[in-house]
Amino acid sequence: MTDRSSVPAAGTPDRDLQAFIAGLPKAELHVHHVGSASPRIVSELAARHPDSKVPTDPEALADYFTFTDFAHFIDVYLSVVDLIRTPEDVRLLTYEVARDLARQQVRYAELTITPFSSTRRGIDELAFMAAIEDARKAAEAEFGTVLRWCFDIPGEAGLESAEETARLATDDRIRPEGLVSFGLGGPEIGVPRPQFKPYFDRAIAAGLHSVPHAGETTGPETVWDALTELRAERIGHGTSSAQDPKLLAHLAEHRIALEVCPTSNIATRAVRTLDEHPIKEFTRAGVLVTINSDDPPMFGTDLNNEYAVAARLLDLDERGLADLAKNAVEASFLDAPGKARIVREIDTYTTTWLAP
Ligand SMILES: O=C(O)c1cccc(C(=O)CC[C@H]2O[C@@H](n3cnc4c(=O)[nH]cnc43)[C@H](O)[C@@H]2O)c1
Ligand SMILES: [Zn+2]
Repeated sequence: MTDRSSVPAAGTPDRDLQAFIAGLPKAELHVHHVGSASPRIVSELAARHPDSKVPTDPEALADYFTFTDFAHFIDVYLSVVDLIRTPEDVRLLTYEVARDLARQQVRYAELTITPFSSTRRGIDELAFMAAIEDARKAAEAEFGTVLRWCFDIPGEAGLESAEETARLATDDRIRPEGLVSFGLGGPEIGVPRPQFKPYFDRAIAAGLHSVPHAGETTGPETVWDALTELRAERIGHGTSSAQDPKLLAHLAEHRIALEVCPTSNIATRAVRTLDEHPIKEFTRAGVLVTINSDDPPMFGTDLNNEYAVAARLLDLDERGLADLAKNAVEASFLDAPGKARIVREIDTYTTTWLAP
């Protein structure tokens, strides 16, 4: 087995708690489309495209998915993006991601998609939208998992990528029915958030919610920029918010959720060790914390493992875990009846589990 010692193994609280997590109905708010490609799908695509440097062998793949820093992670991420070349690749990937989520009892997920990366590689924009929508509808009918989309700007690719993402997200003839939000991803260093304000303004005017990544690899000032310039309603990661008590108080007061992805932060070396992760400071300050998986196969994790990690770091029992799951429902962009349905399911599941 390849050494993945930089990535924590399962939170391993106890077997019962793990079984509870496995069956707990959940919502996932921060998970990337290409970053969710299973090792099987990546191997299959890599075998189809021998010109790629992505290994076909799952053992070698685990090694390939061991990152020296955030920049290295983005390089590897883009090599997997390069494998997705046809609308059928897009449809298959999306459908399989939904299947993996359903297996973990995820009832609702907001999947971050970077359409610019696909259209610039030559996939037709309407065929791309048709592929994700077809997979979304099939997944809902077959697995009962509701998918929604967040289109993100890959900030390091410049304002051309921002313009293209805003166009695809706001043109009524192109934007897909499942689109609910607008994001900003990729490296933060050297990519100031305020330059993206006009694009977020357009997306918000078109009815989309604002959910940029911020404070993953830079300080709390980036989170402030995301709030004030991009009118963020949730923050992707927001890890460095812990360095600024005023920011924590602001997030708590305005119920602006943090999309916390603990294993991701260790795998990309944004945080040194799990025990140094600031999640406890967030909950202590009253911030609405949601637990997410980011790019699960690339980080050797899944959403259930992230809940197990959170249980260990926050010393949670079943009720505490159910509250975390409800946080994600509250912070989601699902409609009120949809939220109420999942909350009821979480409550029924927890009561039944704890009944003598
Ligand atoms: O597609 C391109 O051609 C391209 C050119 C230059 C830069 C980029 C990117 O920066 C793409 C970044 C890509 O990474 C995704 N992602 C996945 N996980 C994370 C994360 O933890 N933090 C930030 N970004 C992440 C993001 O959605 C972008 O698609 C692309
Ligand atoms: Zn992310």
